[in-house]
Amino acid sequence: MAAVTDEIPERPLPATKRPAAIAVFGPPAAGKSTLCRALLDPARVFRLREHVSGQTLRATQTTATSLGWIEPDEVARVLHEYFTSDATAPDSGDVLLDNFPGTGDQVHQWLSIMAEAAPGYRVVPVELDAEDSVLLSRAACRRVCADCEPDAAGEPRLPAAIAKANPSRCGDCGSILARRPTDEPRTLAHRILRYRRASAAIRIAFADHGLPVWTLDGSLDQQRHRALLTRLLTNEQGG
Ligand SMILES: Nc1ncnc2c1ncn2[C@@H]1O[C@H](COP(=O)(O)OP(=O)(O)O)[C@@H](O)[C@H]1O
Repeated sequence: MAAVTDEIPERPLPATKRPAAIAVFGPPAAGKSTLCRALLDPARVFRLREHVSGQTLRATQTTATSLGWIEPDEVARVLHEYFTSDATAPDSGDVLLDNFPGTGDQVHQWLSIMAEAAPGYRVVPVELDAEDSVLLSRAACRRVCADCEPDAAGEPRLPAAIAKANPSRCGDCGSILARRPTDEPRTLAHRILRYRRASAAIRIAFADHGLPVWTLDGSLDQQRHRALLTRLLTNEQGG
């Protein structure tokens, strides 16, 4: 594993660029969605839950006692459809996968789909991790907006802009903000534990395919995250 730091040399852009499919994974509240949103147009960010039905989402809902997980066949269907759609033709540019893959098995599944359906992409795995204390304090502050984020299961996930004048309201639409039920401390603790149990298998699975995982320090501020990931992608472009 290599860390994404300023030590990565800056290289000039190569004449031809293969688009990257960048998998950003890590524990809950590390800042994955924030980073993905800051880097690319929303249309270039893949989130599994945005491609499955409300019925599937409700059936796999995460609660304090059960951590929902979408069936492998459904995951395969969604990945295949996404990476063979016009939106992901290699000349459309880089794609970010926000919070995917979540297990070692999903790494193998995704990479075999990429080899068949989207061989023009190079895969760049990036783990955004932080100490539990950082995750807990970020989750405690995270608010979501049901009006700005339509969700098939009525469970918005993405961090909303908080109004400066009134922190209980959305900075974009003025609606009252809510906490994510999955940020409730007991559920959050389960989700962090699930991630910690899965993370070694994710790294090993990428290594099995000859793909080193880059690690990015989640405790850094958003501007640093953005600058470091941009630097990594520029550096890797010839790869
Ligand atoms: N680099 C950062 N520094 C400080 N706060 C952050 C940073 N990245 C994200 N946040 C905040 O932390 C919370 C969790 O971020 P989010 O992107 O939703 O995490 P994830 O997608 O990993 O669950 C949000 O409220 C977000 O505004």
